[in-house]
Amino acid sequence: MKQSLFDAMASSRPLAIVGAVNAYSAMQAEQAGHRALYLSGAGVANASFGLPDLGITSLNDVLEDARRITAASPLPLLVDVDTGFGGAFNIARTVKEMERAGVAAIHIEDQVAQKRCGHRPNKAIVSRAEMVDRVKAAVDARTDSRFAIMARTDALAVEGMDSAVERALACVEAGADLLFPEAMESLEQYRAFCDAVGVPVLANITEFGKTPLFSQQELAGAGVAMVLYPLSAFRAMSRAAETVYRHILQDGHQREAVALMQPREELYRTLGYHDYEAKLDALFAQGGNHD
Ligand SMILES: C[C@](O)(C(=O)O)[C@H](CC(=O)O)C(=O)O
Ligand SMILES: [Mg+2]
Repeated sequence: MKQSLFDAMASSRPLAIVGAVNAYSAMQAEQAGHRALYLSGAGVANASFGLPDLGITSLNDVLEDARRITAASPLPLLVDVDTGFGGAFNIARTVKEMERAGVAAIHIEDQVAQKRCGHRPNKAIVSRAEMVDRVKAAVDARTDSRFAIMARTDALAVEGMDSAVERALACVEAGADLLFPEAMESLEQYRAFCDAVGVPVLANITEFGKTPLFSQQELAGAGVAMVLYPLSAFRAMSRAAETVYRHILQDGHQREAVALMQPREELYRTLGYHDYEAKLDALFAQGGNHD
């Protein structure tokens, strides 16, 4: 890991953590000035596999995307590992592999393995004891103390606020560094949760869900330490792509959609393309072209 999530949190409060569904998005977020990245479980399922966010993807599916992002950007990466991909030994393996992949933090949740998006109805959660076991397995497997373990609870929608707080406290006792109360509906709920738990709390400000699009200032006022935008760029990219495909089909050309596109020069700037080319030229000048 190049930078820890703890370092990033120390320099920005609240810390905005932005979703990047691939390596290029990670570079764009970094170059825009962001300080922390997120690999969304829904993003891996939707963007990389064309699947819904229902616990269908595996550890290796998520790892592959995580490795591509940590190779492309030094920013700390928080990875959504859903329910940990199995029992205690699987969770331990998840943590070890994520550490090895250069990931800075994971979040693990208390939904049943057949999980759903946290903002959908009819979620089911495991017992508090089972969630505590998940957190213990993750904490015990960690070898780098800079690697952060975030416990997510989906209990608010299923059992209410008291249960969410109780579970969160049990997870902290089991060694969780950070907390993610899913699908909160008001600033008052964030305030009550943050006051009760005593460790840094993340607010998931995903669009079209149960949580209003509170500003970072409002959330900081309620005690929140991190604000997550898991799929914001992906949703915008998807709309842009849909529009381009439609124009090509309907108009017989793409001219109406060019304004939506990133120009070639900006792509090259983001990638550092010209530096690569200059290196290639220098290598050829030294060693000759072997064509
Ligand atoms: C944060 C999340 O777990 C994700 O996978 O990105 C999702 C986001 C979403 O579906 O909007 C969740 O909140 O469950
Ligand atoms: Mg998820």
